This record gives sequence, structure tokens and C-alpha cells, in this order.
Amino acid sequence: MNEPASPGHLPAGHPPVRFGRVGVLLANLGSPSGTDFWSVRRYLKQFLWDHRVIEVARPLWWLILNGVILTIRPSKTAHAYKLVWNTERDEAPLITITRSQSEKLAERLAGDGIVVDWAMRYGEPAIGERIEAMKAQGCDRILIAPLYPQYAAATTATANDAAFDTLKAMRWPPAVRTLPPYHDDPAYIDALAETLTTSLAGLDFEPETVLASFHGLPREYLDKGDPYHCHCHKTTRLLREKLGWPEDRLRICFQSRFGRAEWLQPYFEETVTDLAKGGMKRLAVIMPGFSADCLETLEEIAMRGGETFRENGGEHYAAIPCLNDSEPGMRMLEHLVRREVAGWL
Ligand SMILES: C=CC1=C(C)c2cc3[nH]c(cc4nc(cc5[nH]c(cc1n2)c(C)c5CCC(=O)O)C(CCC(=O)O)=C4C)c(C)c3C=C
Ligand SMILES: [Fe+2]
Ligand SMILES: [Fe+2]
Repeated sequence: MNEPASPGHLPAGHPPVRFGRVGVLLANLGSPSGTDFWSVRRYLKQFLWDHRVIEVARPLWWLILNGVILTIRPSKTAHAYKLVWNTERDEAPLITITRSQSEKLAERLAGDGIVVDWAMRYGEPAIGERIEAMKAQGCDRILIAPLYPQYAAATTATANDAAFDTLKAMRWPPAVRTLPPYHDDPAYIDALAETLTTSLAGLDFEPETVLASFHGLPREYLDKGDPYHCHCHKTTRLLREKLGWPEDRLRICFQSRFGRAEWLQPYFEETVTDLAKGGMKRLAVIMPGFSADCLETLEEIAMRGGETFRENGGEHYAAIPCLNDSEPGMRMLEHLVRREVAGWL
């Protein structure tokens, strides 16, 4: 398979032909390149113009986005990013963690000659640019791996769209596979259970309840047939079963609501408020839908969630880290990826 074509058959000036390698491209959502107004605005513009994310008809959405949202939101979002920014590397935490996942996975797969790279759906490094780079390194079979355990058109499908847009413009595109959602994969549930158990053992309090908080979606997307809501519920149930916990020890909720339309319920903030007002003193939150800690887990849940809980009478609060580049997280990623590329090796 890796045998070169007979030498000397290419016309003069033809670029060298390299092929025969398998590649894995980890993809996540992406972050702004800086915490200034214009960097955040550029990022939000690309993100919120995606038809998979915002399904409001154009040109109405163009007017709302450019007239209102991109005038007001960048400052607020920039402030939030400043609170979690990796100042050492001058980049968002999602970027730092995804790069590290890619480097650690590359080490684990190096023995099989697999090339591992990473890219972001919005901002840099772009998915198309990294596919081109992998092809130039000789990858003629690439696994596109959007790191979203639960499928949503607004996340998984749009990451794949970006890959397909690039393939469409190539003379000799690599063969591709895409990583299916892994919301109910035992390797994923095991990694979550292990991380949760270890993290809880390290706390100086025992939570009365653990909230499983997933990023929300407009309720309308569920009605239109998106399986995301169902995937989130299944993950929560399987994790609860794996831990042998009763129903009320691990409860589902949805965070990061955007806009005024109804989103998936129950909402994180209302849930935390109600629990604290109802007399709960000790609470922990796990965010199984995020493969890496990011703005939404670090600022919204770890920081603001804790404030909300305490302001309403709660006392002890903890946000459990995402799988990130941890040993259980990397073991799971290696397992998922190896299964997909096995037929190519
Ligand atoms: C994990 C799954 C995610 C789903 C589903 C999702 C849907 C979704 N998000 C928005 C709007 C915003 N999301 C923002 C940040 C953000 N979202 C996810 C993941 C999912 N989004 C992540 C990992 C992040 C963090 C990125 C980072 O750099 O850390 C933002 C930007 C921040 C802000 O202004 O609040 C917006 C906006 C919509 C509309 C949506 C579904 C339709
Ligand atoms: Fe989001
Ligand atoms: Fe948010």
C-alpha cells in the first residue's frame, strides 16, 4: 500500500506525489484569536452566520446579526474570554487543550504511522487548511473527528460540512470517514464515570446532587428532528447506571442559552437557583457534552454557576473538569479513533 509509484514517470515540474498515509483530524468549535472587540466580533460573525447554527431566514437574520448582535455582544463575550484566557500562550483554553489532545493522540498512534492534526470550525486553524496540509503530508485517507459526543446539526454536521467543502474543491481529495457521535459508547461512559469518581473523591465536601449540564439548543431543532436532546438524555442515563446512582443523584440540565426563543429545558441557571433556594448546600456539575474545557464550562458554569448557587443559599460548589487531555480522556479517544481507522491500516 505504501509502495511508491515507479520513479521517473512524472512530467518535468510535476509536484511530488506522496500518498499512502492515514490521518486523523480532531475538530472542535473554535475560539476568537484575541480578547479585543474586533477579534471576538470576527469570530461571532463567522459562527452566527452559519445556517446550521442559526436557522432564521436570511435576509432577516443578516439585519439582526449586523444591526444588533455584532454591536452589543462582542464586548460582553470579550469580557468573559478575558476571565479564562491562557495568558501564557495568549490563546483560548479550548485551543490549548485541543492541541494537547492532538499531540497526545499522535504519540499513541505514531507506531502505526498515523498522522494526527487538529482544527477548528470557526477561527483558526481552519478545517480546510489542515486537510490540505495533511494531504500534502501524504494522507490519502482521513478520519474527520468532530469532538462532540452528542450529535447536533449545529456542531457535528457543520464541522463535517467544512471538511466536505474543502474536499469538493480538491482534484484528488483523500478518502474520508467521519467519527459518529459517541454519546452511548461504553468507552465514553467509562471515561466520564472514572473522571467523576476521581474528582468527587478529591473534593472536601460530598455533593447532595450532581448536575449533568449540556450545552443547549433551540427547542425548535428538537421538534425538527435533531437527535441531540435524546443523545444527552441517554448519556446521562448510562452514566447514572454505570455509577449505580438513583435518579435524583445525577440530574440533566441545559446551559448557554442564546437569544430569546425557547431552548432545551430545564435551564442550568434556573435549576441551580431552585436547588439552592430549596435548601441544597452542596452541589457539583459535570459537563459531559464538552470534550474540552472552554468559555462555557470555565466562565459560565465554574465561575458564574458557583456565584448563582451561593447567592441563593448554597454553600459548596464544584465544576468537574472535562475529559480534556486526561488519561481516561485520551484512552477513550484512542479507542474511538482506532476503531474507525482499523480497516485502513
Ligand atoms: C458542545 C456542544 C455545543 C452546542 C450544541 C452548541 C450550540 C450553540 N451554540 C450557540 C452559540 C454560542 N456558543 C458559544 C460558545 C461555545 N459553544 C460551544 C459548544 C456548543 N455550542 C463551545 C465549546 C463554545 C465555547 C468556545 C470557546 O472558545 O471556548 C458562543 C460564543 C460565546 C458567547 O458569545 O456566548 C455562542 C454565541 C448557538 C446559537 C448554538 C445552537 C444553535
Ligand atoms: Fe455554543
Ligand atoms: Fe455562552
